[in-house]
Amino acid sequence: MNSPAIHAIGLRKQFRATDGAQVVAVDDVDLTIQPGEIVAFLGPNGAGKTTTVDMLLGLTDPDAGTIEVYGMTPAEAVRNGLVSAVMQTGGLLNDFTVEETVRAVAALHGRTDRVEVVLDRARLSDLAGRRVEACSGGEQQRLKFALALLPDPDLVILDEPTTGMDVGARQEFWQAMRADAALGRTIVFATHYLAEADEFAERTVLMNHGRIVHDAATTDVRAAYGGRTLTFRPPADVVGADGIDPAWLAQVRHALEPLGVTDLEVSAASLEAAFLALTTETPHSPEMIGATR
Ligand SMILES: Nc1ncnc2c1ncn2[C@@H]1O[C@H](COP(=O)(O)OP(=O)(O)OP(=O)(O)O)[C@@H](O)[C@H]1O
Repeated sequence: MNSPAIHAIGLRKQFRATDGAQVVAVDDVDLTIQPGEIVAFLGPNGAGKTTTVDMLLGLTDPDAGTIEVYGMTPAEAVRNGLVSAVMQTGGLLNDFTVEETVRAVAALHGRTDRVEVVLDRARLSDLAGRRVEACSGGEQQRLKFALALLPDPDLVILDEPTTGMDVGARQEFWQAMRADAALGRTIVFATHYLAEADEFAERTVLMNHGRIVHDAATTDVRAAYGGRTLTFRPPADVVGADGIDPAWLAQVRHALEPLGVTDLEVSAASLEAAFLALTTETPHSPEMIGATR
């Protein structure tokens, strides 16, 4: 298939807030995602991530702009099993077991052949007999992920899939995702967690105030805005019980090389620093708006 997985131009969506004011949730967003890409949508609360995801899935129509998903409307792409989603909300039936849930939805899709494989991909095979209400939040999200995989979609969209999970559950979730992505599926996910974008996405789309403020390889986002961090190990004789000898530290400020510094390490700055640099900018300053691809 030659069409991009997602091709959106000039997307705009506004809502009327309870006080009657217009809120522009998504403001002139252009986005093209190619098959096989893994893309994070990163941004603070209210940045417009969920509204964008909803439009990509055809759950809400844009007020302006166009979206094609594999060359079709989002609704057609969903109907054809090309796209599926793991959303923040959306119920599971508590009385069903994990396997019963998967079998019931598989029957709706006419894909009962995929029950075992999606249980395996979502790392749920050992929990197949557990009732949904006895599953942890993380296990329930993995179950939603398993359901999303039933039609064997080319594109999976996940809206903050790990919200509320503890670190261990998040790791398990992403391990399941990673194993699946390795098979070439296109994955787009919205997240608040910078570490998830950093670890999992090759490309990060940073949103703020409804706009894309940066769109680039995740490593570039970090490098462009995060600066660099320098760490090193001082020689042992200047380190005492009270810390590093202040006189020595003063010398370090002047010149590093002659001081016997070892294990000098230059590491990329954290994505956190990039994120803060980007999202604390004036929201609509023109130099921040242009997407880099
Ligand atoms: N149905 C709605 N009615 C009114 N305003 C809305 C509606 N949906 C979203 N908004 C507003 O649009 C803006 C973008 O919201 P959206 O949920 O897309 O952001 P988000 O980046 O997903 O945020 P979060 O990370 O908190 O989920 C916010 O200001 C939000 O209050």
